[in-house]
Amino acid sequence: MHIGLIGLGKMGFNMRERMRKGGIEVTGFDRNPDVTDAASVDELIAALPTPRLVWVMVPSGEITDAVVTELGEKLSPGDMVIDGGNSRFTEDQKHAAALAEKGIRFADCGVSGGVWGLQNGYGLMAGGAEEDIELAMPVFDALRPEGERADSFVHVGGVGAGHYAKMVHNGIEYGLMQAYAEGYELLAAKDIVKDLPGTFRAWQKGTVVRSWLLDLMVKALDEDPGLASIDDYVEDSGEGRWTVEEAIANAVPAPAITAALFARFASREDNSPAMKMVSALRHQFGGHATRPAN
Ligand SMILES: NC(=O)C1=CN([C@@H]2O[C@H](COP(=O)(O)OP(=O)(O)OC[C@H]3O[C@@H](n4cnc5c(N)ncnc54)[C@H](O)[C@@H]3O)[C@@H](O)[C@H]2O)C=CC1
Ligand SMILES: O=C(CO)[C@H](O)[C@H](O)COP(=O)(O)O
Repeated sequence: MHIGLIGLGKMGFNMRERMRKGGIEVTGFDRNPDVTDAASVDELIAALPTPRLVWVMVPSGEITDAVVTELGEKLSPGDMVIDGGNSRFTEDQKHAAALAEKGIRFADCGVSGGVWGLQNGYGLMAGGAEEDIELAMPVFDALRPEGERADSFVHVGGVGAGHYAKMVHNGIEYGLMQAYAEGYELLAAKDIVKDLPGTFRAWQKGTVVRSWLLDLMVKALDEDPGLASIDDYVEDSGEGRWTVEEAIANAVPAPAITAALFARFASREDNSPAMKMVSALRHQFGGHATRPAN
């Protein structure tokens, strides 16, 4: 099988490598000339046998939209586009409908594994029609971890379902990270547990809270004890917000994920207007002292 792969950044670059190791021929395109195989989308399309299969792995939102639109203009009936980036599931339905008008097939695939996917394989959750998923199966097989397919790949439903599953996966990721991080801060705040890295290391084996994120926490502390080199500002790319929006739309209580999202927003404030107001109100009603601004 020969596939086109657009977007060769932190994810796509390694995915190209893993696909090739898995016996898939890959022609990649990236606007960064240092990593691209093809000089343009046209050249990528010309290199592929029909029906053409093109995997998109670029930032979600406007960039993915532009790439999918361009593919819609340049591919032929029977060809297929897979969006493997972290697109919002509602975008999939829009893209699938626009491509279907031209007879082009579309599937979405949530990809998990980050920059470790090259060595560990990627967890994959695909959405789309049965026959379209079947067509791309050799690529999914190359990307996923070795072992039983059912352990590492799931066809979760129709178009949009793959990204919906990935959205919830990332919402859970927010909550888990926040819980580990709060535990880290509490252990560091009180001078009673003398070996903090050792505690986390011990938790890696056998405990209820062992996990890959815990392993990565131990690694982060090994690399930078105290995390002195890292600022406390935390970005987000959208999946957490969409998870919270979906929780609201479906009246599903999601306090842990929501709090984790809001903690990231709080991390970006040097000076919180809300907390200034809380302090001002305590002063107003109770005469409690405020701390002067510095
Ligand atoms: N980094 C991660 O842990 C994961 C990221 N994702 C998703 O995968 C997608 C890619 O993520 P990353 O590789 O981390 O981002 P990245 O920013 O490292 O790479 C994006 C690549 O796309 C290229 N690009 C941008 N616009 C382009 C265009 N119009 N045509 C061709 N190439 C273009 C850039 O030059 C860059 O190499 C995103 O949707 C992201 O949310 C999904 C799972 C995990
Ligand atoms: O999908 C991922 C991991 O599973 C990406 O790393 C994603 O960017 C994480 O979300 P956020 O940037 O909002 O923290």
